[in-house]
Amino acid sequence: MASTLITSMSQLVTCDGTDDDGLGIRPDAALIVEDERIAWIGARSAAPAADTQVDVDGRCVLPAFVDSHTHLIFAGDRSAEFTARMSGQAYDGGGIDVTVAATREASDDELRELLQLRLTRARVQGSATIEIKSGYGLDIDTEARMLRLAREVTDETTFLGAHVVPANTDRRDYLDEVTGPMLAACAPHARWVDVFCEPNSPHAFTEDESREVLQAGRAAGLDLRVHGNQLGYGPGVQLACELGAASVDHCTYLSQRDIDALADCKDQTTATFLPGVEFSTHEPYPDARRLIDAGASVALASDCNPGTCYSSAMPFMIQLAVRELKMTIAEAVLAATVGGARALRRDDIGRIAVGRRAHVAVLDAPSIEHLAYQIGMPLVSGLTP
Ligand SMILES: N=CN[C@@H](CCC(=O)O)C(=O)O
Ligand SMILES: [Zn+2]
Repeated sequence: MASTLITSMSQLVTCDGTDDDGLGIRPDAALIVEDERIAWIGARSAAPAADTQVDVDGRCVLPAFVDSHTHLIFAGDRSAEFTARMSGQAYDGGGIDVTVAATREASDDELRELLQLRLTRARVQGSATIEIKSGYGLDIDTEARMLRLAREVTDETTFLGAHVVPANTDRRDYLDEVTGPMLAACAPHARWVDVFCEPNSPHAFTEDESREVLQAGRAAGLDLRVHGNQLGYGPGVQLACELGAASVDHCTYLSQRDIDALADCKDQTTATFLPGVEFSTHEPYPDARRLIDAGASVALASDCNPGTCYSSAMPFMIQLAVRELKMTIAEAVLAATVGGARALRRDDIGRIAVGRRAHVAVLDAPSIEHLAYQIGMPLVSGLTP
């Protein structure tokens, strides 16, 4: 079993919750990685010998990001939709059909190649764990194909047949398909089921429809996630809490009742902010402060997708969280690491502690503040494994 000693860090940001802000920063620390796990953490001066040594030369080391919400597998181009939105057009989910048509046309190898390129771009920005949803197939074969291909690169795969009702399709017929044969074909390749619960979009799903999709997914052995409260006030948050979903994502429009519900169910449901979406759609940013101050569990993710946010850059999401969501740097970093892990119900990632996975990012900066301070800079200079 080969061991690697990582040493000469300016800061080891463990995110282990041991200090006031939760970042658990250790100066003058070293760590040893053995067999893809953290085997030892301690003072640099007390570090035992290891097979190899990596000297990070005064850089900052932190847990790799956990991007708990992406739509990384798709084909086609919707840049024109983005351009139109920047001159005032609103987002309503209608463009999803454009991606669906292109994704159905693409071969497995074409989708694999697109996915690999996007994964590389996510990794160079520090993400080691990446959830990937289907939802651009919306027929049995393409949904199952998307999930099969996504499974080749991550265990965190999510069935999102209930993304929108495809064009020229009867709602009831489509729901029967999603909760019946499509679910049966997709469940073997998925860990999660998700639904775009959004009565403010004519293309997405109502509360009752969403409940039906989630309950069917659960009966097929999948755990639950929800796209909720993205385009206006709505039932997504309440439904996620009622059904014990692991995460409700977007949370752009939250009523006091939603905030109370999320605070009450913080041990099972994480509210995931996706501020790249507000950046790319001109929706207002969510009131993260109120939710955090109420005690809810929060995560930050990229939502990388062709419609509302074509970015997998977690450092940029942290910068938006600090600048626009008024989160402290510590809150934003924790939301992008342990928060993402909680949103995926994983306790083996998101923090640097003995026994956890050695998913570690090296920042070309002397302290964690630089992650928010140096905007858009390529600071991640290394990622293990
Ligand atoms: N809101 C629903 N789904 C995606 C966007 C999908 C698209 O427009 O292609 C999201 O999370 O924002
Ligand atoms: Zn999404």
